[in-house]
Amino acid sequence: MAMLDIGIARRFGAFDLKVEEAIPLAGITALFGHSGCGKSTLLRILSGLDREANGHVRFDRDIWQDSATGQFVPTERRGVGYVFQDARLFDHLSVKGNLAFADRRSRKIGDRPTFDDVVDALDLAPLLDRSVTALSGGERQRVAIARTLLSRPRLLLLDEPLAALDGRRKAEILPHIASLPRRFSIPIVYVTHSVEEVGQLADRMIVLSAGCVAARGPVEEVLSRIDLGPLTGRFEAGVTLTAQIVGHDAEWAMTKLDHRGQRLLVPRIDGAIGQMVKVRLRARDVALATERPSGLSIRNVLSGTVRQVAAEADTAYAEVLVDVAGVGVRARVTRMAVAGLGLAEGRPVFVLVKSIAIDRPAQTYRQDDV
Ligand SMILES: Nc1ncnc2c1ncn2[C@@H]1O[C@H](COP(=O)(O)OP(=O)(O)OP(=O)(O)O)[C@@H](O)[C@H]1O
Repeated sequence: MAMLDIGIARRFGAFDLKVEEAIPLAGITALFGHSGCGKSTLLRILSGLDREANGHVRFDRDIWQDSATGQFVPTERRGVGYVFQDARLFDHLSVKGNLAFADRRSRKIGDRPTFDDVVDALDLAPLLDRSVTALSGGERQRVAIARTLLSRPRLLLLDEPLAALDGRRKAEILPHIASLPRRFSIPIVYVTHSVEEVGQLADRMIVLSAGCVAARGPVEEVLSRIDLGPLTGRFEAGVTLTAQIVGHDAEWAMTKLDHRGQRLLVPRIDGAIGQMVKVRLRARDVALATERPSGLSIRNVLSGTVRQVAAEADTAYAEVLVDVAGVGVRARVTRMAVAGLGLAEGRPVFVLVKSIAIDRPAQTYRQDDV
């Protein structure tokens, strides 16, 4: 597979960014980390906005920069689309005017994706005649992403595009972003400090900490690593499971999912039977039992085996990693519960999750896409 190959060092005073990384040019790669860890600095380097960085960046077979040879391809010749936190639109133009501007300018690069494809992917048809000053934050971001796609980039860089939006607006826009790599065969590097967005959107993630890569890999794998501790969040820590829709229950407005032979019940998801969905389980919403409970309002009971226990010396809590059919599920429970239940590696347990604690999925797939 073609790669974005990065070997870069950049210093600002006491801050040192050092990244050696090969990012597959497919799907969504999240660049994740706390504020100030260097995410935007790296994105600026990839887009050609920072000439001072030492080292190299190669996009497939193209050398974008190499300080050893002095090569440097400027931004406008990299074929990179960059979307910032705040949608930078032309306020004197309508939505259609903003999109048409980008469309006309990039005609010589090609005619794919078409204007109509992009409008459809971001559901902008009802907004085309509106002034961009009359849009909500989420709508503005959809227009900004569409406009960038119409510049026909080879790589899309999104720098916290949802940071300024509330939960509802985020939920509206996430499925649109999730669909872009498959629909337009465009790889995305997505900067965020939200574990939730990573879990719902990304295929792979790179965790940056103080300018260095602390972890990398498929999202499911990295988010289930309890050794990363606060780097992947305490309150927000959790894992993502890929499950298949196996039924809808109209009476109770619930959807039944199959996760590797075990059932999950979630509030109704719009998706056809057979479709795959990603659901996120936050560690703090998972409880553990050593016997199958009865007489409980919790509907989701998965069986598994404790793989790892990490007690936090400075808090009342411990993180327990449970193997559920080969997938790691994290539970944040008290150290007292760990001691009381005798939770230790190899111990069979039941994982309990309230259905409302399962984050709504952002994307559905056909099974052959997964
Ligand atoms: N042009 C600059 N001049 C001096 N210092 C800079 C410059 N750009 C970034 N820095 C410093 O580099 C470090 C990394 O900044 P960067 O913006 O890459 O972090 P980030 O992970 O994107 O943070 P956030 O999530 O808050 O946007 C910070 O300490 C920042 O102050």
